Formats: sequence, structure tokens, C-alpha cells
Amino acid sequence: MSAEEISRLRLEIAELNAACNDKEKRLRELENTTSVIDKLSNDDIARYSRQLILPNFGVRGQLKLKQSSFLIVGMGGLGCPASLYLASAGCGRLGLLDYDEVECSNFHRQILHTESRVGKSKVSSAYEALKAINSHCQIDMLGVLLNSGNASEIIQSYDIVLDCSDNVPTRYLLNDTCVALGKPLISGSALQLDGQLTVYNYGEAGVCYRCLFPMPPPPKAVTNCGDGGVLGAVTGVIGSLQALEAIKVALNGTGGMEVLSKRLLIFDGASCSFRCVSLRGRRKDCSACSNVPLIPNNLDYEKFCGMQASDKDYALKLLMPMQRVSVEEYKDLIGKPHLLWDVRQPAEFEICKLPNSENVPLKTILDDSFVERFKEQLQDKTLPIFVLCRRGNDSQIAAQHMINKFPKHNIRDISGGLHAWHYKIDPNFPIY
Ligand SMILES: Nc1ncnc2c1ncn2[C@@H]1O[C@H](COP(=O)(O)OP(=O)(O)OP(=O)(O)O)[C@@H](O)[C@H]1O
Ligand SMILES: [Zn+2]
Repeated sequence: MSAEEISRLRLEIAELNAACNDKEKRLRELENTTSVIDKLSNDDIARYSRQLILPNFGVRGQLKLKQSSFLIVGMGGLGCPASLYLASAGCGRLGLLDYDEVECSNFHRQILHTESRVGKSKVSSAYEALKAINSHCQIDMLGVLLNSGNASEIIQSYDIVLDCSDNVPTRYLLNDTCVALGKPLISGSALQLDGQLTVYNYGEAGVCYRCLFPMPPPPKAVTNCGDGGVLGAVTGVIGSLQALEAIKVALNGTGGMEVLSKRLLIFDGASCSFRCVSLRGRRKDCSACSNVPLIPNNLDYEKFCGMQASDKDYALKLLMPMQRVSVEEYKDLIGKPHLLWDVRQPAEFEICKLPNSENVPLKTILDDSFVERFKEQLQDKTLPIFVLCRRGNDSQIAAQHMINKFPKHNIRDISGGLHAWHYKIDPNFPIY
């Protein structure tokens, strides 16, 4: 045997040994991860002791939670309490999805975000808060807008999805994607003092959102928290119940726990009462969950619903430039005779207003009796009228309505409303 052959064999043995070591290392890693998921550690036992001793939850329930993954869409009023209870209960993996940043109008209900995190993304703010409570929970930060281009890829890697969003296009998108991928969807909503909760697409007979609402509501019939208001404790009730239902789904409704599927829970915070109504069964011709689904891939959900999924840069363009004035132009006209109509709701008008403005809510303006009164009562038909609201959308609707009725009148919208007034004219004027 030549010296050359000996050194070649030595090299081969060294390479085989190195490969063998790698494989052993990988095997140990795999054994460790499996045993971590299959067993409770001493820390787990101490931390979760109060739920471990529940007879219908116990070690089996805790392990199930540890092995389950949950995607929370929306880290706002519902997503904050829902994720808080899921992370602290010991769920294995949580995906936090939201495109938005923390603002101070969030604090009264979005309980994971803090003053020091204003301007940060909601997902990173929530990550910090949740990790501080349970460092064992694996948390994925998904700082994106969920749309038909990314929904399937994101949702497929989670077991259970929680709809904590606040708009109709996202509700349809989540429903259709969860149906297509066979994922249960825990759906919650809260507005003013009312809340609703149900679990869609759970089990063989579970109904889906489209079984109940095959078509979206007209955009005008939809109000969100930014416009209609909401009490923080109400979102707390519904978000916490979403976490409870998600835990029951993870445990597959065993141990005497009945998942809220095919039933809708209605919460009335004003009287503090809960009502549960049965939902009729799955629609045979449902375009999402029937045997012949009809939802095209990459459906444009914003177009389908006629509404935006994101409240960023929402600016109506109803009027022509000559029918509008900027806040700077309006400021220069302040000393001259005119009427200033603020078309916000009375509760908003009470928060803050411009001097000499009169509160004429949009709803009143759109009422025929107002138009009649206006026709008869306005003495000076040449008096210019300026219309104003919070962000310059409702004021355009009001101005357009009046311009159509009284084309000869000088009626103009103040572009950008009170928000523009704050940013361009008076930083001391409050915004909300
Ligand atoms: N398609 C979507 N993709 C990602 N996040 C979404 C989507 N739709 C809604 N959201 C998020 O869901 C959350 C809903 O929560 P909520 O209505 O309490 O908050 P908000 O939008 O901050 O409220 P406000 O109307 O007061 O501004 C928001 O943080 C919003 O950014
Ligand atoms: Zn359906």
C-alpha cells in the first residue's frame, strides 16, 4: 500500500467521522425538540399550575396548547387581549399580523401598547409586551397588510386563525382563505358597547362567513371604531373570549368544552347581557365552502366590498378643485361673512370645534327636511358656506349633496378638515 493511498484513506475516515458527528448532533437536536414539545418542563408545571389542575384541561390540554400555532390578524382592540391570554396560557407559537403603527388613540383598548412605543409597529410593540410575560412562546412578527397576494402563504403555517381585524374586505379574505386551507377561524367584532363572536369553518358541518353573508353590506352601512367609537372594556370582553374559543379549538372541544361553532354570541355591554343565537347550517350553494367553490384566486377584496382594508391615506375625491378650499385659504377668509358647517356627530363637536362653527351633522344634511328648511330660511342667498369635518371625507359628501340641490349657491368643502387645520394652521388644536 502506497503512502498516498494511506493518506487518502485517512482523509476519507476523517470526513466520514465528521459527517457522523453532524448526524448525531442533528439527532440530539431533534430528540430535544420532540421531548420539549411532548413533555412539560418544571417551569411549565410551576407557571401553568392553576390551569393544569383543571380536570378538563390538565397535562393533555397544556401539551396540546404547546403544540399548537395561532395566527392573530390585527393587533388592535381585539388582538391585544386575545394574544395576551394565548401567550400567557402557554401556546407554542403565535403569529402577530398588523401593518399599522402605535398611536395614542390606541391605548384605551389596545392594552399591549405603551406610551414609549408610539410610532413603533404594532407587531413589535406587542412582541415586546408578550415576550415580557412569556419568553417561552415563539412569536412571529408579520408587519404586513394581509391581502389576497400573501394570505395563503401566511395562513397555511398556522393551525388556528383569529380574526381581530376591523374591516369587511379582511373578513371575506380571511374567511375564503381559511375555508380553502381548512383552518378554523375565530371571528370577533366590537363597536360602541356591542360585541359579537363566533367560530367559522370548524369541523365537518361548520358554517363559514359567506354562508351567512354571501354579499358584502353597502359601504355606507359600515361603521368602524374610528368613526363610531368603542369602549375599551367591550373589546376586552370579546378579545378574551376569542382566546378562550381558540384554546377550546386547539383542544378540539374535548373535556366537556363546546366550541362556539354554528352559534353567534351577541354581547350587549349597555345591559351587560349575552345572547346566543343558532346559525342556520352551511349553505349548499355557498361560494366559499360548498362542493363547487367559486372564489377566484387573487380576488381584489377591496373592490369586491367597495371598501378599504387599511385606513391609511383614505381620502375621498368627490369634488372638483373649485368646490374646495385649503385650510390656509379658509383661514384668510375668517373675517368675512360666511357660514361654517361642521358636519361631525354632536359628541365629536363637543370634543373640539373651530370658532363660529355650527354643528350640522351629515345625517341631518342628507335628510330632505333639512333641504326644505334651508331653502326657506336662508335669507342671504349669496352668503358663502364652508363645510368641515374631521378628515375631509364626510364634509365632501355633505358639500356634494348641497351643491347638487343648490347649484347656484357658493358651497365649498374645507380640504383635509380639522386634521389639516391641526397640521397646517394650529398645532394646539386637538386631533383624535
Ligand atoms: N388586512 C389587514 N392586514 C393587517 N392588519 C389589519 C388588516 N385589517 C385590519 N388590520 C389591523 O387590525 C387592527 C384592528 O384593530 P382596531 O380597530 O382596534 O384598531 P385601529 O385600526 O387602530 O383603530 P382606529 O379605527 O381607532 O384607528 C388594526 O390595528 C389594523 O391595523
Ligand atoms: Zn360557506
